[in-house]
Amino acid sequence: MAPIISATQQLPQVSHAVLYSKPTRTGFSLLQSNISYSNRALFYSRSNFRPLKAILNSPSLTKVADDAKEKGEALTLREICLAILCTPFFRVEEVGYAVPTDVQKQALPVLFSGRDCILHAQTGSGKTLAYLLLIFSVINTQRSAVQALIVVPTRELGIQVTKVARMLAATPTENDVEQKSCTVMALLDGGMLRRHKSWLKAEPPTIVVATIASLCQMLEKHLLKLESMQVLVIDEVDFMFNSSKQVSSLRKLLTSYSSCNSRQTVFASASIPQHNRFLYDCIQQKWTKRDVVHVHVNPIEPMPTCLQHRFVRCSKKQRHQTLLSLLQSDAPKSGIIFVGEQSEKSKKAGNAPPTIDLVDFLKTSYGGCSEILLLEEDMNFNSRAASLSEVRQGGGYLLVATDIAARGVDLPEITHIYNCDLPRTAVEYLHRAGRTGRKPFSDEKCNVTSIIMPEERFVLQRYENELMFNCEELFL
Ligand SMILES: Nc1ncnc2c1ncn2[C@@H]1O[C@H](COP(=O)(O)OP(=O)(O)OP(=O)(O)O)[C@@H](O)[C@H]1O
Repeated sequence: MAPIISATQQLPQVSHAVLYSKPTRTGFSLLQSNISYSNRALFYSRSNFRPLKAILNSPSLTKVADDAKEKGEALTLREICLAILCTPFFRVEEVGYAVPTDVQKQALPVLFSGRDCILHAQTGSGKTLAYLLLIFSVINTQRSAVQALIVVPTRELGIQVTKVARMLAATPTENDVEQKSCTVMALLDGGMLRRHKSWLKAEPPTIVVATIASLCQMLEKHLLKLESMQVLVIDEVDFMFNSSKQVSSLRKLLTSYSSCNSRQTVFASASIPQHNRFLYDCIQQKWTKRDVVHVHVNPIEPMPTCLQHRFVRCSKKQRHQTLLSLLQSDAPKSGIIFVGEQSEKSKKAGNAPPTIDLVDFLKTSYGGCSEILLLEEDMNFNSRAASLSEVRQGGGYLLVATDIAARGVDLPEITHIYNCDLPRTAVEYLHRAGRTGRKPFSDEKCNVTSIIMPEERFVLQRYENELMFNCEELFL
C-alpha cells in the first residue's frame, strides 16, 4: 500500500498523488510544488471538486503531455481529464473513447480552465465529446436545476447529441455510485412539449438539448429557468446565425435570457466564415466574455484528409443516369445522395420534388442491395425519425437527402457522398462532404463525388480554392 504523506513533505520521486480528501488551497499548492514533474505527475482525487481546476490548470497538462511525449507515449483522454480536473469523473474509456482527437487535446485545457471557447475544427473531429466532457465536469447531480444547455439547429442533430450525453450520463463512476444520476432532456421541434412541461415542473433535468424554437417557447412561458445554467453550447453556430428563422431567438438567448458573465459559453462548428470578425462580434455583442479563446484546429485542412474528391461532367438531363453509373461502379454499402431544394417556380408548376423523383428513379433502376431512404424538411417529424432510425440500424442504405442531413449528422458507416446538385456555397460543400470520413482514427478512404454541368466547373474550382482541396475528374 502506498504510504500516506503530508502535503509539506519533499516528494522528488513521486509520479502520482492520490488525494483522499479535499485539500485547502495552500495545502494543494504545497503538494503541487513538492511533486517532481520529471515524472508523469497525475493527481487523483475521490470526488469532483472544482477549486482544484483553478490551481492545477493547463500548464500542468502541458507538462504531463510533454513528459509523455518525451517518453514516446500518448496521453489518453482519461489522463487528460485526470491531469486537469484531478478526477476520473466518468469512464470515457468504457464508452469507447480512449485516445483524444486533436480538437479534444487542444480544447479540453481551455474548456476545463473555465474560459469561453469557439471550437473550430474539421467535420467528424469529435467536437461533441469535447463540449460534453466540459459539461460533465461542471454539473452537480445533487442539484435539481438546469445546469447545461446545448442548442442545435435541427431535431436530427438534437437526437444524436442527446444520445451521446445519455450514454455518458448513464455510466456510473467508480466513486459516485450512490450519486443521483444526471438527466438529459431533449427539447426538440416536433417533440411532445406537453410531456416536457410536466417534466420541467416536476423536476428540472440537469442537461437540456434543444432546438431554439422549442426552447424559446418554454422560456417565454417561464417553464424553463436558466439562472443555474453554467454552460451554454451553441452547436453549428455559423448555421444558426445565418438562419433567418433562428437568429433573433439566438441573440435573445445569448444576451437577454442569460448573461455571458454568469455562464461559460461554447460555440462549435467546422466552419466559421470570417472567424476574426465573429470573434470581434462575440465580445462586442457580449455573446461571450472578453477572454474568449478561438481553438482553431488544422486550419489549412478544413475537411478530413481521408476524403477523395471527384467530379463528373454531364448535362442536366443525364444527371440521374450518370448517378446510376457511378453507383454501379462504386457499389457503396452506405452513402448519402444530396439533392438541392426544390425551387419555388418548380413548386408552383406542380412538379414533384427532385428528391422524390430521384428516389423513384433509383427504386426502379438501381439493383444494388442497399435500401433507398429519404430525408427532407417537408417530411413530417415521424417519417424523418423513421428514416434516420432505419439508417442507424445498420445494413446497407442510400439516403437521398436535402441539406437537412448536411449538418452534424453522424453516420460513421458512410463511405460515399454524392452531390447530385452542386451545393450553393463552399461551406455547404464542406458540411455535405463531412458526412463521411467520420472515424477519427481510421485511414479508410471515402469518396465525395459531384455531378456537375460543364458550366459549373468554375464554381467547383472556387470551392476547391476556398477549402484548399483537389477534385479529380472522372470519365465514365
Ligand atoms: N476520442 C475519440 N475516439 C474515438 N472516436 C471518437 C472520439 N471522439 C469522437 N469520436 C467519434 O467521432 C465521430 C465524430 O464526432 P462528432 O460527431 O463529435 O464530430 P463533430 O466534430 O461534431 O463533427 P461535425 O462538425 O460534422 O458535427 C463520432 O462517431 C464520435 O463517436
